[in-house]
Amino acid sequence: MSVTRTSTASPPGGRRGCSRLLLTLGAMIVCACVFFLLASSRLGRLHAAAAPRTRARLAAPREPAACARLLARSSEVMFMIVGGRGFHHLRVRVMLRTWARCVAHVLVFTDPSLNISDYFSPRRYVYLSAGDAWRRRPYLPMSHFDSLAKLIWGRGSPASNVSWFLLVSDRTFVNVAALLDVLPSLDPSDKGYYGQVANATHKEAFGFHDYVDLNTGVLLTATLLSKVVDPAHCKDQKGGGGTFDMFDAKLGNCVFFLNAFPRRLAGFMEGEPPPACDAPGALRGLITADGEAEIKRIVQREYFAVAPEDVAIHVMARETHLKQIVNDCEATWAKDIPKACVYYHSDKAAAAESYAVSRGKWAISGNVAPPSNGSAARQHRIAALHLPARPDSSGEHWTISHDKGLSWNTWLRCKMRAIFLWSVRAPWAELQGTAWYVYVDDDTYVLWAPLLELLRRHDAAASHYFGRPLQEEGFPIFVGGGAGIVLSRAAAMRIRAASALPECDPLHLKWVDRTHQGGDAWLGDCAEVAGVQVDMEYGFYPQPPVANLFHLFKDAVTFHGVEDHHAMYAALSANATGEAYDSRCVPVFIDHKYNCLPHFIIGGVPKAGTTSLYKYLMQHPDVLPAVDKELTFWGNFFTPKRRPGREEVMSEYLHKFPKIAPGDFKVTGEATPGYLYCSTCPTYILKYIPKVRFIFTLRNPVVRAYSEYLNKVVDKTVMRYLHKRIDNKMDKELSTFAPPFARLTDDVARTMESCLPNNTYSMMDEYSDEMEKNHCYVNPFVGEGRYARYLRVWLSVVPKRQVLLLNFDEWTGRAAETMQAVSAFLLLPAFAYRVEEAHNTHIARSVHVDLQGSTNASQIAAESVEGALSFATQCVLHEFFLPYAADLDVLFKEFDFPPMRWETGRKGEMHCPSTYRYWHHLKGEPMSVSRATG
Ligand SMILES: Nc1ncnc2c1ncn2[C@@H]1O[C@H](COP(=O)(O)OS(=O)(=O)O)[C@@H](OP(=O)(O)O)[C@H]1O
Repeated sequence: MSVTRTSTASPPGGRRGCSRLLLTLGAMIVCACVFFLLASSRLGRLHAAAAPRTRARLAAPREPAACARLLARSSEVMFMIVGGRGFHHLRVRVMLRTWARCVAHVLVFTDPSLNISDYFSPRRYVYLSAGDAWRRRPYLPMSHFDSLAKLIWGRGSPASNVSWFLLVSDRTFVNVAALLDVLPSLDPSDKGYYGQVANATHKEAFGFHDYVDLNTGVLLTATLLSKVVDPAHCKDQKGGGGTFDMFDAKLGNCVFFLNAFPRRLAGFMEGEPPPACDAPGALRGLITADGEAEIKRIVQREYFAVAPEDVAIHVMARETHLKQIVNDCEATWAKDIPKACVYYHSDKAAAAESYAVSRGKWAISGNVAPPSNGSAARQHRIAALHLPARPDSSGEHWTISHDKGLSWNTWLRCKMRAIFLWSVRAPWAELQGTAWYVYVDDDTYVLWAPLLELLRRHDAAASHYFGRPLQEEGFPIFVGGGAGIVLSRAAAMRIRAASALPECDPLHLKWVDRTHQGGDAWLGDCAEVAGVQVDMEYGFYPQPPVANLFHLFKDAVTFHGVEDHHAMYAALSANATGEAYDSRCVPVFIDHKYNCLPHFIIGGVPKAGTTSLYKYLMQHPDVLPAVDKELTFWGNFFTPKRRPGREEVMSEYLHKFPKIAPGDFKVTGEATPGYLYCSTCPTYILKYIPKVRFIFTLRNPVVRAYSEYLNKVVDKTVMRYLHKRIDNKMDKELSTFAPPFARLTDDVARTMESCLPNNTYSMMDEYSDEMEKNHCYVNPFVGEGRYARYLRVWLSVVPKRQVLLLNFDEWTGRAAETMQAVSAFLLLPAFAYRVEEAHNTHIARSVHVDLQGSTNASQIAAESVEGALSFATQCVLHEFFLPYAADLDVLFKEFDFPPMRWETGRKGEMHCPSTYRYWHHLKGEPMSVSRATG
């Protein structure tokens, strides 16, 4: 990385000018060092753009007087322009000439070919982050930010004092003065994250939290950015969910796990830059005539002339159903495209058959039949390919997949190569003038008009290669095939020239460890050999819009994974804004369909009525059960630090829920009371199910402990070692022998005598040698009742609107009423639940969702567990839980939840002694155990 200090000319003013010059030199030396360091690292190489050649060139004319004030005022803000979306060089130049002309710090993530030296000026800094890194990772992953940190906060950096960062795309127009007016009302020492919240829910929801949209500007405090750029904080989000190019979404995820949330700020608006260039406020009058002309060209999107016949779309048709594919495409998206522009590719046998079936209506490439010259033959054009035999003959489309193994990959690579070479050798006359080569799958829907519009923003004589970039850490990116691959003529010719090289042999796997090895990867590898790099463009969607919500995909050029082209055509023609769509649904594309992610999780605590809650909810007509009540997927007592990955979530967890489409108006969820004790659960659950709602029901911890003990004794599932943990592994051994509860309580009393609440640990706490040494272990029955210790992690991570806390005693007393509140929390329509039956009682166990055992709730009261607990035992436990109850009070106060208090120290008329008998150390001490962590 290198920083180009924009000014080497001394501003007027003697010693100040000198010291400024020295500072400049210092900064340049430091930056040269940073450059050297980064150049030697594999990731995040940022090169300087063309260095200014002469000093004279640096001394650009002084800015208009109107700039001076803005320059002075804007010194605490760094404006960061993230490139892409075609016309990049132009857009950046226009920005630097217009709104960004009068800001003190502007950083451009740009193409190395962009020479912006004309915009250097003596009174501001223009930083460039360009070169290889931008080309190879144009979507700016979090790893890029790591390098950025070194640039900004490196010693001597003139930007080290900025308090605010405004990230914008190269299509954003900033009213600098208006922004500067807003800043004084915001706190720069806060983890501020401002702008307009994007709606990604319907794009690719999986793993996205609310995030601020880059196109309308992302405003961050330096306080927050300094945390974001620290790889220790955000590296988990690098590979995150969703598309690889949704940089702003990934930033949002990272920010979320730093406990900051998007805050709406007025004035961050959507829309094109004003065509008439009469930007409001301070910008007026600053736009040059040149700038104005360029903006107009951009707005009118008519830069490069592209005639429809300059574009050739190649459909990679599957071998089966070729006729249907051709007919479907021709009746839908290809309808308005000049016929000769769409070509279908299939193997020789399928092509010959289709030719015969069409009775000569379809033209077939010369290796099957001589090209027909009848006009009807121009209807559909089928290119017959010479391909190796398919690895097997079970030709269903979805079995063709890059993860099917080497033989399939090889076949797919051969197929892509055959299609590519056929297309660029231009065997048919009309192909010879191709300026743009587009390759799509047969389940890809092409939006012809937006595609043309997009291509017009690029010069076909320059090398361009875009679509939906695919990234795997450590490998070069390439354009994924499904949503379409676009090559300019120049790029295609370069790849064609390289295709004879051994590195472009489809049998030669250059990146053996890479997951994606199919046809698109072959093209990517060969493009790399040819020096053709991936450009950043948007609008290539890997799946269709959920429920036809087209208005959320305004920039769409293609949709992949479209099963029914006719339905899509009808919806688009009707200008549909969406089928009936359940707003509770967060859709994720699985098995070629949108399915709603689970909507709720009952996360705790054991023996607090979680089974009843779950089963009551299942009565609601909108709620469908998971395969069982407790999925224990995310972690529990035994796996408090589990970290499931995306693949596991997709293949294991989500399959345990019923498939619910966004138009079904149903929700689903699960109830695993052990989640409360899993410290990684909140983070990992939210990483993959960001909008899920959590319910925790808490029970008087003394009674809860005894209830769990009784149930485990009946079930013969008591832990073998209740008084200690065996080494640092969880003790999962069960015993048919259970010590009397009073003996376990004596152990607890002994622990209290020599330990402090903070140092008391149990099965689900993180193991430490010190804990072991201190003999401060308590059995899990009481250990699980130290709620605040575990709940704190949840409340810190999960947004409050997604949490419902229930008090067992209260809600079981008013179960019908509580269920209405639960319904409202889960956004379910009102429903009259039947709550007379209590589930999973110590009298009738029925924890599984398909077991019907239940007890009349009034019978539970008569045979209460509490009644069977001796007063002496109760008082020991009462004392044990006192400090933890105080801690729970503190926690609830901090997060603004009403307190939960249980009468643990009373049995009828009898009261436990009010002073500490066992917690000797706590006598006279405040009771809160204060922020203990599990
Ligand atoms: N409606 C109603 N009224 C009163 N009490 C009720 C009700 N529903 C469940 N329960 C009591 O909740 C206890 C079971 O809780 P869980 O289902 O969460 O247990 S588990 O952890 O899933 O095994 C279990 O407590 P114990 O009887 O003490 O074992 C149930 O009796």
